[in-house]
Parts: sequence; structure tokens; C-alpha cells
Amino acid sequence: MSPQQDSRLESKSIAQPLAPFTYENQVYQAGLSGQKPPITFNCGDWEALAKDRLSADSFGYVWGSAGTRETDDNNKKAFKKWGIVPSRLVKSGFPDLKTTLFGETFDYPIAMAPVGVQRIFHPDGEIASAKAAEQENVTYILSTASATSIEDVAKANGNGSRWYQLYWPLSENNDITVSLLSRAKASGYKVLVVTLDTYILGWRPSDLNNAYNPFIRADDIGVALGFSDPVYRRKFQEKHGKPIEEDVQTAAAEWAHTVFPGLSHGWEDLKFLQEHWDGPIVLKGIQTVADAKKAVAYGMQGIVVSNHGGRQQDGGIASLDVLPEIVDAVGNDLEIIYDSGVRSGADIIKALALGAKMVLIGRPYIYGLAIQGEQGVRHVLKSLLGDFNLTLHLSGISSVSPKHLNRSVLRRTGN
Ligand SMILES: Cc1cc2nc3c(=O)[nH]c(=O)nc-3n(C[C@H](O)[C@H](O)[C@H](O)COP(=O)(O)O)c2cc1C
Ligand SMILES: O=C(O)C(=O)c1ccccc1
Repeated sequence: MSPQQDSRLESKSIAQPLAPFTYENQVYQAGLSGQKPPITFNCGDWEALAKDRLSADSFGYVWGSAGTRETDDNNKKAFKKWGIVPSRLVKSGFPDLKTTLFGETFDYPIAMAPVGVQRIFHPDGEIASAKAAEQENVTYILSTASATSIEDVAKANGNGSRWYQLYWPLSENNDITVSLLSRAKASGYKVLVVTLDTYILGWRPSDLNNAYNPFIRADDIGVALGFSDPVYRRKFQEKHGKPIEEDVQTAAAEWAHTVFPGLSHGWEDLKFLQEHWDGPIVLKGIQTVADAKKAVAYGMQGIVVSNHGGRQQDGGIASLDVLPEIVDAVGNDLEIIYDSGVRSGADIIKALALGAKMVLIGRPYIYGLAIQGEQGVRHVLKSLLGDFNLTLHLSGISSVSPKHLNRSVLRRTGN
């Protein structure tokens, strides 16, 4: 690991000495008149609360991981192998949380990971999540497996920041890919996130035990993007001589096969996406230095270091464990985003300190959605941000810039 200067002591700016309108202050104020918070602040309890509210099928779907859950377990353990070391008598105020990626400044270095089929967790599904994202100034990444159309999510997200995640059809369906990209562009999604690790769903015992795959249900829960797509609709009509509505089950199965064809693209195919998307392209699912270097060589603007929360490949290494070597190899060449296993403010700090510029929140916001719809998602985002903000402040770290938040604030405490 390259030694980096601990610049906290050089920090001269007194950012914001007080933050009177923080979530915690609102909660304590409300407590004076006897009001208790409707949802717990113990982030470790959100999963159990969601379980209470969801059907076994839906809970199994979000909680589920591949095989023996080893990759998922490793993701969480990896965070515990680092400790944050605080500096004292640092006169900076509340930390500056702004981060800049792709030439754009974001209020916070977190975003909402793409998560499909959200209507199985709450009737408002993606609409609730996209509204919460706008309210809390957090970027929303819409999944191709969304239960709500590209256009309707954009409307719900309003002036919020939104990116589009592609599950990438094979080349015989290039016309559908172009249609999805142009719809996303027209609806104000600024960054294209291409997920590489999920051309077929992983071996997930929880879903197998429940005999449950939300994507192939005979309704439109996971296929809203396909059913609302003019090119997919036309192709279905041409092939079957009838519209989607007359054979929803076949249309759903064929859409599932279109976006999860069971076969991966190759690196050379990225050119096609570059020709049809004029904004930044980010590859999600990178886990090796070799692939990160290829992403640079193929002209990508960013990567998400992610193992899909351990849902795809069992027996894998923690995503956090590969982050530092990937940052060392390509950190100056493209933007590095991190996800997998982030559960607290301290976890966000650790991933940023190891070199990520932005961190994606996955299951926790879905637990919030299950618990209380839009308000539940807002609670999770506000809690994680509040915890993150105070933990940074109490560590004497004055901003999320790599100048202040880097490996010098971490100590390795386990192997
Ligand atoms: C229920 C569920 C659905 C998901 N759907 C998608 C998806 O449609 N597209 C995608 O790229 N990743 C998807 N992911 C993966 C997340 O984007 C993210 O990589 C993962 O949740 C991170 O792990 P964590 O939740 O353990 O922190 C999904 C994850 C969950 C839990
Ligand atoms: O479950 C997932 O991890 C995922 O990526 C997905 C795939 C299909 C539908 C919904 C989510």
C-alpha cells in the first residue's frame, strides 16, 4: 500500500461549524414533545423489520445470495478488518461531503444501487425510491429489471440526479438496446451503468427453496421496461402475430431471455454502446486489476467495483478486498465507484478511504422501502448520511476529498 500523507492537520477551512437542521437534531427535538421515531436507527435491525413485513418469497429475494453465501459474508467481514483512526484538535467544522465525478459535483458520495422488481417489496416500488432519491439529493440508478418504466421513474425523480443501468441484450437485439438507451437519454438519465456479472441469475438457494423468480411471473412486475418499449412490442407482434397483452406470459419469458440471455458479451462489443450513448459509461461488476485495465483500454469512464452483493458467484472474495489494488492500478484513469456489503456510515468512510469516489447503497434502502415505502427509503438514506457525517467529523476528517479521506485514516486490524 502506498504511504499517503495524513493532511488532516493541514486543514485550514472551517467548513460549517454547526449543522442545526440535521436528521438527528430533528429527532431529538421531536422527542421533547414525546414523539418517538417510527423506524429504528439501528441499521442492523432493518433487515429483520423488512422480513416481518414481506412475504417469504419477497424477503428471500432481497436477502438471497449465491450458494453458501460465502461471498456475501466475506463482503461484510471485509469492512471489519479496517478501523478508522481519529485525529484530535482538528479545528474543521462539519465535513464537506461533496464529490465530483464525470465533471459533475454531487452533494454526497453515495448513490442508490440499481435494484430490480421493486414492486415486490412495496406497491409504490421504484416510484417511492426515485422520489426519496430526489428529496434527499442522492443519485438514483434505475435497473433494466425495474417494475416501473424509464419514463415514469424519471417523472417521479423530477429534478433529481439519475443514471440508467443496462442489462445488455445480445447483438441480435441491438435495436432493443438502442431503444432503451435513447429512452433513458430522452428521460434525463446522465450516466450509463452496464452490469457485467448478471447475464444469467446466480444459484440462489433461497429463491430455489421458494420456487420463486419474480422475473418470470405471469405479470409485468419485472418486465415494465420491455412491455413499455416500442421496439420490443413491435418485434413481439411481428413474431407472434399478436400484441403482448394477448400473451403476457410468453412476452414476459421472452423479455427475460432478452435481457438475461445466459451468455456474456465480449470487450469488443462495448464499441456499440459507445456509438449509441454520448455520456459517461461505467462497467459494474469489476473485481480484478486486469479487467479494470481493460475498462481503461476500451475507453470507459468508470467502473463499479462490485460482486453484486454476493448474489451471483459463491466462494468469491470480498469486493472491498480488491478495491485498493484496483485503485492503485487505474485510479487516475477512470472514476471508481464501490458497492457490496455497505451497511453503515463507517462502511461508507472505509470504501472512500480505500479510494472509491462514490459508494452504492443496495439492500439497506430496499429494507427501508419494505418497511415504509418512500418514507422508509428516506429514513435509511438520512440515517446513513447522518451517521457518515458525524463519524467523519468525529474522526477529524474535514472532507471526502482524497486529500483528507485516504488510507492514512485506516488501520488494518485483521486478515
Ligand atoms: C433485490 C436486488 C435486486 C438487484 N437488482 C439489480 C439489478 O437489477 N441490476 C444490477 O446491476 N444490480 C442489481 N442488484 C445488485 C445491486 O445493484 C448491488 O450491487 C448490491 O445490492 C450490493 O450489495 P449489498 O446490497 O449487499 O450492499 C440487486 C440487488 C438486490 C439485493
Ligand atoms: O436479483 C438480482 O441481483 C438482479 O440483478 C435482478 C435480476 C432480475 C430481476 C431483478 C433483479
